[in-house]
Amino acid sequence: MQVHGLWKRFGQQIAVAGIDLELPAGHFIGLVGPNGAGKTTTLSMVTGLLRPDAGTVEIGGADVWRDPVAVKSRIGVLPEGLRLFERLSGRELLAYTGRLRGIPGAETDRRAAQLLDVLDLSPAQNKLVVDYSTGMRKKIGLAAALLHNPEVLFLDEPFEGVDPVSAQVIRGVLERYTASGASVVFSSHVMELVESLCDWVAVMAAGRIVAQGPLADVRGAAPSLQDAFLSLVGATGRTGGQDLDWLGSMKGPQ
Ligand SMILES: Nc1ncnc2c1ncn2[C@@H]1O[C@H](COP(=O)(O)OP(=O)(O)OP(=O)(O)O)[C@@H](O)[C@H]1O
Repeated sequence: MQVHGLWKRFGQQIAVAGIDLELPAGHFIGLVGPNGAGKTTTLSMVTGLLRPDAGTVEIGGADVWRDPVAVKSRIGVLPEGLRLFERLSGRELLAYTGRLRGIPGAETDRRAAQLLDVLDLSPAQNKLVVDYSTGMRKKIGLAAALLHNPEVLFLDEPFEGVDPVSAQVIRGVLERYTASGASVVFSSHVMELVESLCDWVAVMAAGRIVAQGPLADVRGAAPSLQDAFLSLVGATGRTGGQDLDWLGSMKGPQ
C-alpha cells in the first residue's frame, strides 16, 4: 500500500500534513501516535471513507479514490465508533453483509457460522446487536469486516473497550489471518500491544509520520517501543502531576 502527500485540514486545524507511507503486504502493521495525532483521519482517508484535500492512496495497484469499488472489494474496515444495524441480530448482520459483498448465501452461512464460533459469539448470534456489549460489538464488526476474505484489514483501535479474554480471541483471529499472507493495519496508542503484535510500525505525531519501518528498526536501541515512541514524539519531560499540589492532600479547607 502506498500513500503519497496525503493532506487533511479541518478549518484551521491541519489533521494530516502531507504524509507519505509505504506499507508492505503480508505484515501486521501498527499506526501509533498520541491522541489527536491524525491516526483516525489517516485511516478514514486510506479506506475511502473521508476525501483527502490532496494526495493519493494506492492499495494493490488501484487508486482508492479513483477506483473505490475495486479497492473496497479487497479491503475490510473496522472503523472507530463503528455504527452497526442495531435492529438485526449478529447472525442477520453477517447475512446482510454477505449479500452486500455479493457472496452466495450458502457460503455466507458457512463463513458466518465459523466466524461466530471462533469469536465466541455463537450463543449471542440471535440476540439483537443493540443488546451487545462493547466487546461483542467489536467482535461482530470484525466478523463483518472479514466475511469477504479481504487482502488488507484496517482496524481503528480494535482493542479499545475490549476485555482481556475477548482481546486474546481477536488477537488469535488476526494472527491466523496474517499468517495466511494477508495484511492488518491497525491504529493504537497502546505501545505494549503494538510491540507484541506488529512486525512493522508507523509513528505519527501532530499530523506527520515521524518514523516508519520494521518494528526493530523503529525501536532502535531503546529498551521498548514505548521509550522509542516518547523520544520520537518529543515527550515534554512532564512526569505528571507536579503542578497539582492540591491533589491527594486531604488537608484542604475545612
Ligand atoms: N471532523 C473533524 N472536524 C474537526 N477537527 C477534526 C475532525 N476530525 C479530526 N479532527 C482533528 O484532527 C486532529 C486529528 O484527529 P484524529 O482523530 O485523526 O487523531 P487520532 O490520532 O485518531 O487521535 P485519538 O488517538 O485520540 O483517537 C485532531 O486535532 C482532531 O481534533
